[in-house]
Amino acid sequence: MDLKKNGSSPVLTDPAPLNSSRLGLPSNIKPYSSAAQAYSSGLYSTKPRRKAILGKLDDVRANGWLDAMKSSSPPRRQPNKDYISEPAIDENDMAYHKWLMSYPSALTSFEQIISSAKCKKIALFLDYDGTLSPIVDNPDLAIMSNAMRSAVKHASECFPTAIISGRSREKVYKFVKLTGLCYSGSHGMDIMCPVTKFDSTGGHPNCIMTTDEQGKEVHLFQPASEFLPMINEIFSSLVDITKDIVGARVESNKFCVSVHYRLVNKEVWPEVAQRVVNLLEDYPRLRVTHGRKVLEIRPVIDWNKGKAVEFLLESLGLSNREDVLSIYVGDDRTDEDAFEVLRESNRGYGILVSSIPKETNAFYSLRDTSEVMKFLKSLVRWKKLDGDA
Ligand SMILES: O=P(O)(O)OC[C@H]1O[C@H](O[C@H]2O[C@H](CO)[C@@H](O)[C@H](O)[C@H]2O)[C@H](O)[C@@H](O)[C@@H]1O
Repeated sequence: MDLKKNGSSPVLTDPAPLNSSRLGLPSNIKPYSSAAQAYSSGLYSTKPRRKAILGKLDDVRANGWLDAMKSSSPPRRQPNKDYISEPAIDENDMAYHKWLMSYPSALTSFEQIISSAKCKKIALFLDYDGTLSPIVDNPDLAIMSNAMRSAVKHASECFPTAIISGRSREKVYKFVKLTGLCYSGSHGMDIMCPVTKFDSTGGHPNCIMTTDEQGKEVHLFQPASEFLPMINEIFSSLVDITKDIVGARVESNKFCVSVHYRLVNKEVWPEVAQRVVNLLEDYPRLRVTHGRKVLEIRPVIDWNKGKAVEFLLESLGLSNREDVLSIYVGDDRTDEDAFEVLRESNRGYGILVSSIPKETNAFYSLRDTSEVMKFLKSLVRWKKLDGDA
């Protein structure tokens, strides 16, 4: 990575593809993910950053943050006024249909999916925002519909099921309100799941046995617990430095913090990014990932939703088994780590929820949350009819 002069202040430029050594990461700490590298420009170094390197808004632009912020969530599509009288050929639709050839709909490919699940046990992993509840402006109002809740409930009665969210575990549980599932909050950094007799996670450091709200024995795994004071501190600072930015909102997700800019005027996005960058200069053990109109500040540890899937499979006694097919449904960049784990280990399928073409490690796609619900219902129907999954 070169230091170049941009006007009077130096900026970081990125001429070569990113890899761990270029980022100066110890081998046990990987950058966010290979998929994430395509979206960001490697601000995740564990080395203390030189102060004043990122001192201008131009620097935020130069580091690809703005591009990542602009592409972080598809704009809502306007209904086509002319559609009824003259169905125009929509370029976006054409691009989407072309993309579907590489990432077919999990609904139209349902037979294919279940044929690979024959005589296997399906394990289901579900992201929350944008997957089980549609994206809305106010994160507190991302309520799951009763119909979706019922679909998830029935699915969880047929298959071991885990919800894996960037939200705090407590918050996502309040939204989902179903017992008998595993919950993983803070992008996999806070996992609670029932103790099973096959469970082999007990040996993990930071994994303790405790009881849940209903008094049931559970395993609680919090690999970033030492970061809690730091996260609380940065949460307060982020609230403070964004309080004058109209529409900005900071959300505590226990082991990570979200800075939402969905409701911030686009002109001000660079300012939001710059303030976050400046603050993070003092926190080399924290990094930022880009979600859907949200900057997610999280500990630099070798843990993500992909690792959480592996942990959960172990916990459910389903890891390293030929007779298990994992299905992970998610819409966001952080879900790519889980898609990648399944793709690389050949242990199942990622399904990306997206209505626009996106680069992804998933195998299949679903257009929106209503298609996710249809897919869950189809799985349950198949399980009840077929019974050998
Ligand atoms: O892993 P997830 O469950 O997908 O969580 C990722 C982030 O989801 C939430 O933000 C997103 O959904 C909000 C409600 O629809 C929307 O307003 C926001 O723009 C989206 O980014 C959550 O509020 C974040 O804290 C999570 O990091």
